[in-house]
Amino acid sequence: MLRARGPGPGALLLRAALGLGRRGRSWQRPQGQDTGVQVHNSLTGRKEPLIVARSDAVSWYSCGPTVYDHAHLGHACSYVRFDIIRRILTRVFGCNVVMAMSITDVDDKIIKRANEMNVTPASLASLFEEEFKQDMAALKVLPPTVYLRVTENIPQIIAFIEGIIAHGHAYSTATGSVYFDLHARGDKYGKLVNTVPSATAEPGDSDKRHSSDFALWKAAKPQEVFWASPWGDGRPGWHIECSTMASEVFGSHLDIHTGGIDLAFPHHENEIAQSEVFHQCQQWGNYFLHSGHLHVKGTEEKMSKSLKNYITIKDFLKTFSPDVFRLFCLRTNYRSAIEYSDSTLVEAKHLLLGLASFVEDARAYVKGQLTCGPVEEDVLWERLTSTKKAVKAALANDFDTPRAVNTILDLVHHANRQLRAVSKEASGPRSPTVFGAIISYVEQFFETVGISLANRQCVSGDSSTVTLRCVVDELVRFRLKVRQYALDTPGAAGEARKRQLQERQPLLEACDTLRQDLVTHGINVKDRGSAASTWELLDPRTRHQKPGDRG
Ligand SMILES: Nc1ncnc2c1ncn2[C@@H]1O[C@H](COP(=O)(O)OP(=O)(O)OP(=O)(O)O)[C@@H](O)[C@H]1O
Ligand SMILES: [Zn+2]
Repeated sequence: MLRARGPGPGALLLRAALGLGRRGRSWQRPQGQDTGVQVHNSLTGRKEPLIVARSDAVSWYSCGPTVYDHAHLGHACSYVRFDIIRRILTRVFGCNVVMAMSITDVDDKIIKRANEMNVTPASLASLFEEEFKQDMAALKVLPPTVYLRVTENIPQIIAFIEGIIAHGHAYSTATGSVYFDLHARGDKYGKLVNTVPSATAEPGDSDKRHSSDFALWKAAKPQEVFWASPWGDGRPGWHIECSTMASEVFGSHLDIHTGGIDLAFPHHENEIAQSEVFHQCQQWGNYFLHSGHLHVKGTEEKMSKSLKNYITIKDFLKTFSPDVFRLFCLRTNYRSAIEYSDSTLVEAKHLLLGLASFVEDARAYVKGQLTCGPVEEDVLWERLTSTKKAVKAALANDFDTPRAVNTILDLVHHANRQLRAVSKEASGPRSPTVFGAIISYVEQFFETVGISLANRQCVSGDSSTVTLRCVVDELVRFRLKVRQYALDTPGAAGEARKRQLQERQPLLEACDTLRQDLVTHGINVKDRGSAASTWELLDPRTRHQKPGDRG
């Protein structure tokens, strides 16, 4: 989707300041089921209650990628942020989302790149579509309910254009192109970003009535891929593909429409114009949500191919885990711009490490492997209850994930403080239930937004992993016995004990060497005093920890 992007934010602000602010005036609050969430709707410029036609089938159309190259972290940012929102809507607010996503597999960029690489546009597009899907899977972005390829919807697009022409809002030209007639739309154009028609001028088109009219069908140029149509050979314009494919799946109304902020104008503005003319309705999409851009730290520009300031998803995932990226995304509101820098990512990585470490310690406490002084149980129960309430309220407030995460971090901080009072001897009453409840809630929250804190040894159900887990269990148990033998000297005292310990020193050293060697295989053994040892798998991209910390 690399077409004319329209004016920058400055120009749009100027229009708003000049009193062209019609945004929101015509918005009608939909009929249906209130999800309990307030969302910032770009159609009104403010938060509105999210009311969907039916919560068991929330219709959501997401503008997908133009597949001509590797996806970068800017794309990742937009899709991960909306994936988080989708998961929250589904798992916290009980909505069943039906998501349709476009794949733009024919377009100027694709044709140009295919020519450069001496391959067909179709094979180039299918290669990068596959890559995009793999990248999304690697980032744990849930696939949409359906992907819709432009090239598989050409007859539907043609029929949609015919419908717009029939309603008197588009015209064909002598050269075989079709344009949307913005004058016919009058002041209904500009619902989304308060813009005026002249702002949409597409350069290089000479046969249109007004410079601001935009292409629905582009007459074929020599050597370009084309389809036959009533207006001659050609291919669809960009905006029409989304209007058509969204309507194919959802008909004349749509609950939610999403994309990066750069898509608001002209792309979404034009989609609205086309769809409302075709369906002859006042309000096609009820809620437009836009995600802020990912910038490289210290620059104004978004991460983008054309600016050559991008990092591919594949390269990124060599260094950081998808969970680190998700946490990085969660720490800002989805609408705000986000600055990429290695240091922010390292910060997210440490935070994740701290969270996982808390969960492991709390689990060890619940199992009786970690002892600590008496716990202020009532305070912890109270904190857990207020955290749950505050987190849900934050999520219901335009998916305020930074606030939700901070509230959870606060809970973890308090719980951790109580666990820190480690004592070698078991003393006083224990409070495993409250820690169990905290672990369960914290894990569940992160699981909801797509981050796994759960001990990775339990995640995979495949039989070889289970076998491997049993082998490591055996190994760690054996090592514990050897260690206990090396440390335990019942009956011996004074010089005799010292000598015995010295004789057994090589056994302790062997245990330490084994522990260090296992780290190279991603297994971290922790000695919890002399009575217990636990282990976990390390993801080298998420975790850098000294082996046996807190032993
Ligand atoms: N730097 C970025 N930050 C956040 N979202 C982005 C960024 N770049 C692209 N997107 C979003 O990713 C989605 C797919 O984008 P699209 O395929 O149009 O990318 P593109 O504009 O071709 O990318 P590029 O500008 O790098 O060439 C859109 O919703 C777009 O808004
Ligand atoms: Zn679109």
